[in-house]
Amino acid sequence: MMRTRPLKVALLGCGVVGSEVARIMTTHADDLAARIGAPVELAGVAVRRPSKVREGIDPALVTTDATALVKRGDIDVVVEVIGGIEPARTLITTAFEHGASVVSANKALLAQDGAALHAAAEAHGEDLYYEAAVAGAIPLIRPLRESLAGDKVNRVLGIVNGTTNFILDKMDSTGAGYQEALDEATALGYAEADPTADVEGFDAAAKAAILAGIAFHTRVRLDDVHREGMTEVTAADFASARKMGCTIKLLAICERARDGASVTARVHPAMIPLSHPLASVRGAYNAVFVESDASGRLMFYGPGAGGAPTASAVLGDLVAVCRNRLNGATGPGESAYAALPVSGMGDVVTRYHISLDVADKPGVLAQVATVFAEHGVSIDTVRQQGKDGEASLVVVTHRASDAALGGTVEALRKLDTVRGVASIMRVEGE
Ligand SMILES: NC(=O)C1=CN([C@@H]2O[C@H](COP(=O)(O)OP(=O)(O)OC[C@H]3O[C@@H](n4cnc5c(N)ncnc54)[C@H](O)[C@@H]3O)[C@@H](O)[C@H]2O)C=CC1
Ligand SMILES: N[C@@H](CC=O)C(=O)O
Ligand code: NA
Repeated sequence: MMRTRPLKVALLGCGVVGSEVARIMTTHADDLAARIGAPVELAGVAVRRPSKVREGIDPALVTTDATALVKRGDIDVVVEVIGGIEPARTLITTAFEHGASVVSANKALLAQDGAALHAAAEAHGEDLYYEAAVAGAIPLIRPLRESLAGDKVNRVLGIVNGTTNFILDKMDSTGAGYQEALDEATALGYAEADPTADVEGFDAAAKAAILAGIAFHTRVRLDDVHREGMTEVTAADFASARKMGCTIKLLAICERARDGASVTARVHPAMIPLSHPLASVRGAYNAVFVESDASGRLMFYGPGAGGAPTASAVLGDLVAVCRNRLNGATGPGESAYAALPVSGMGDVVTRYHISLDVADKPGVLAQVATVFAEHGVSIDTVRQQGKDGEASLVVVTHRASDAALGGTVEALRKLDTVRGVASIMRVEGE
């Protein structure tokens, strides 16, 4: 039966995502009410610039005082789409203290303070949902938290940042320059307020921390995630990748160690074979593989950024939280009982593509091969191209630990015949 008294929603932030949340809440009001069992009312919208015209939003609802809005006491759900650490963190905890549940899209905040926010939600008997924080519209948090709660997840690997995928795709497929592609991604509403978060891998690292925590039932913070951005990926890297039948993607990879005693989480550009499904993820789309004991390999794919796709995930959470509220219940909270240590990058085992500038003279290849052998790194293929007494040597390794590869590269740099290490890139997805 439909409850007539509406559930009241406070929207914090009315930018790319917030404006779409407000639009869908209005246009789909009847369906949302039917699905929830009560009408949902937009009771207030906190903004920074009140004079801006916001189509479809009653100006009487607009306020610049987000704190007063979350303290009102009659708000059922606060939707936080401001972003950043403060004032978002204080607003969320204040919301819990004043009897509201929270839906957030804020991966930066959740990766940094997720444990404390979950504790605050639990202490006040409120929900904290954040499907939009990872991979935009793609249902990923809820499948990991709920559908796979009976399985044992061993690996989560994928593309979780739309902006960088958009840029890399443009660079690869059209030869577009980095800045031109970034400007387009920003104009399309994919990039973070400060796009450094995207291109330097902070956004993907925050998502990796959230995914690893939920997948492995442990706590992983942003600082635990090894992070390399994509700003140093060049046209030459794409050309090398193509010669190997690969492309380059910025990947987030969270793995349980073979002995199950620790986990790793990392974000970095990597070569992947063109035959791998991740190679065909274009534009701002995301795709994530989840590998579990019983389920085997699952793939999640869809729009990873943009106002409407992200709002879809926010609205899904809003419906879930409202349903919980009507049932006098809360959804699953944080599950961190496994308390697994997070290992450093040295323990990660993968393949490497190394491009060296070397002297083009007899014995160099043997010298280089010896250094690899001395560090226990087995070579898969070597390609050499000579020009005017200099040569470029491309070595692709079999699987080796990052520590062994690091030692190899350090020793290579000391060889007189090695003029420089032009690039090192991991090779994934084989
Ligand atoms: N744009 C996207 O594709 C996605 C964004 N997200 C996340 O969603 C959140 C919002 O992102 P966008 O909408 O893209 O950012 P945005 O910058 O377009 O919108 C944020 C809005 O919050 C407002 N704001 C800032 N401080 C405020 C305050 N104290 N009180 C009231 N309003 C305030 C800003 O004026 C701005 O309009 C961020 O956490 C972001 O990481 C998550 C997934 C995808
Ligand atoms: N800036 C982010 C937005 C979604 O999370 C991205 O590009 O993926
Ligand atoms: Na999602």
